[in-house]
Amino acid sequence: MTLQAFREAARTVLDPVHDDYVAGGAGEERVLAANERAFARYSLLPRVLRGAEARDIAADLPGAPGASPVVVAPTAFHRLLHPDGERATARAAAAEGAVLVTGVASTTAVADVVAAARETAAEPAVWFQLYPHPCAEVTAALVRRAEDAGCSALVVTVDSPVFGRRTRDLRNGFSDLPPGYAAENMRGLPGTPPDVLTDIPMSPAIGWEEVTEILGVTSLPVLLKGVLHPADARLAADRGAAGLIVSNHGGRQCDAVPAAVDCLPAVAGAVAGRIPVLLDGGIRRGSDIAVGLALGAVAVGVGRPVAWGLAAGGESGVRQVLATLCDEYDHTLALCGGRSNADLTGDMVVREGLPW
Ligand SMILES: Cc1cc2nc3c(=O)[nH]c(=O)nc-3n(C[C@H](O)[C@H](O)[C@H](O)COP(=O)(O)O)c2cc1C
Ligand SMILES: O=C(O)C(=O)c1ccccc1
Repeated sequence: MTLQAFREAARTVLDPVHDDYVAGGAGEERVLAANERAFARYSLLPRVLRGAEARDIAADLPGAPGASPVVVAPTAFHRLLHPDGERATARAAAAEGAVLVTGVASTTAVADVVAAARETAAEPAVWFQLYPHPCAEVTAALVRRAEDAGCSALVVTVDSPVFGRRTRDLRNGFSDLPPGYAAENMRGLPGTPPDVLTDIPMSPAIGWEEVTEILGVTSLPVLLKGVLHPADARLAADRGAAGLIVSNHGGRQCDAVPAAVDCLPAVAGAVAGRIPVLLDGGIRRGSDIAVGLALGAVAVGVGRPVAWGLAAGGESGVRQVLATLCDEYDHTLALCGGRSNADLTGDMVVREGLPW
C-alpha cells in the first residue's frame, strides 16, 4: 500500500467541497504541484557495505526526544474529515510515536487533544501551532491554554500575514466552518465573541517583536513554521527560536515560491546546526524523507496524507499512513547503508542537472 491509496479512499468519502479544501492550494496551484514534483529531481546515492542491520530512525526534536522522524503537520478542522476528528489523529500519532502539531484551527480543544493522545501513550508529544494574534493579550492567552494542556513546544506560523487565495475554496464558496463546528481553542479568548469561533485572525502587521513577545510569555521551545529565506533562518536563530520548519504551507499561501525541499539546503546551511530544521510539503513516500534528512532536516512534517488517512479510516487510517511512511523510510535507510538518520549525509543526494 502506498499513500496514494489513502488519497483515493478519502475522495470517495469526503464531501467534494471539503476534499477540495484539503487537496487545494493557492492561485494556479503551481507550488502545490512543485512540492511533490521536486522530490523526483533528487536521487539517493547509497553507500554500501556499512552494516545496516540494526537501525534506529528516532529523531530528537524540541520537547520530543526519541520521536518518529515523521511529524503530523498542523492541519485545520479534523472533525470535517471524520467524526472522531482530532481525537483520532491524536491517538494515532501517539501510538506511532509521532509528534502531533495541533493548533488554533482545531475543531477539538487542545486539552481534549492531549487527553486523547494520553490514551495511547504515556508521554505523547503534542505541539501547539498558532498565528501571532494582532492583540498580544490574546496570543498570551492561547499560549497559556497550550501550556496548561501539556503541550511540549509551540509552533508559530510566519508565512501567513494574510490568508492565501485558495482557488478551489473561492470557486466552491467555502470560507467558513459549517454550523456545529468551531475552532474550539478560540472559545472564551479575550475579545472573541462566543458566536464567532471560525474566524482565526491573522495580521499583516506582525514582525519579530511578536515572536519576541511569545518567547517572553513561555518557557516552551518555540519553532517558526514557514521560513524559506536563509537570512530569516539566521534571524530566527539569533532571536531565540528553538527550531525552524522550512515550509510553503503546502502551496496554500504564495503561489510563486520554490518547492519547499529546494529551500532546505540554504536554510540548513544558514543555521549551521545552531537549531534543528524540519521540512514539510510534498512528502509522499519514504525516500522523500531520506532526501529531506540527507539535505539537513531532522524530521519531516506531513499534512494532507494524514488528513486523507483520517478521512478514509479514522484513527486506524492515520496510523497506517504514519506507519507506512516510517516503514518505507526505514527500508530506504537500509538500502542506503544507514543505521541512523545521521548516516544520511548531503553527499548522498544528487539533484538532476547539478553536480553533487
Ligand atoms: C487542510 C489543510 C489545513 C492546514 N491548516 C494549517 C494550519 O491551521 N496552520 C498551519 O500552520 N498550517 C496549516 N496547513 C499547512 C500544513 O501544516 C503543512 O505545511 C502542509 O500541509 C505540508 O504540505 P503537505 O500537505 O504536502 O504535506 C494546512 C494544510 C492543509 C492541507
Ligand atoms: O487552511 C489552511 O491552510 C490554514 O492554515 C488555516 C488557518 C486558519 C484557519 C483555517 C485554515
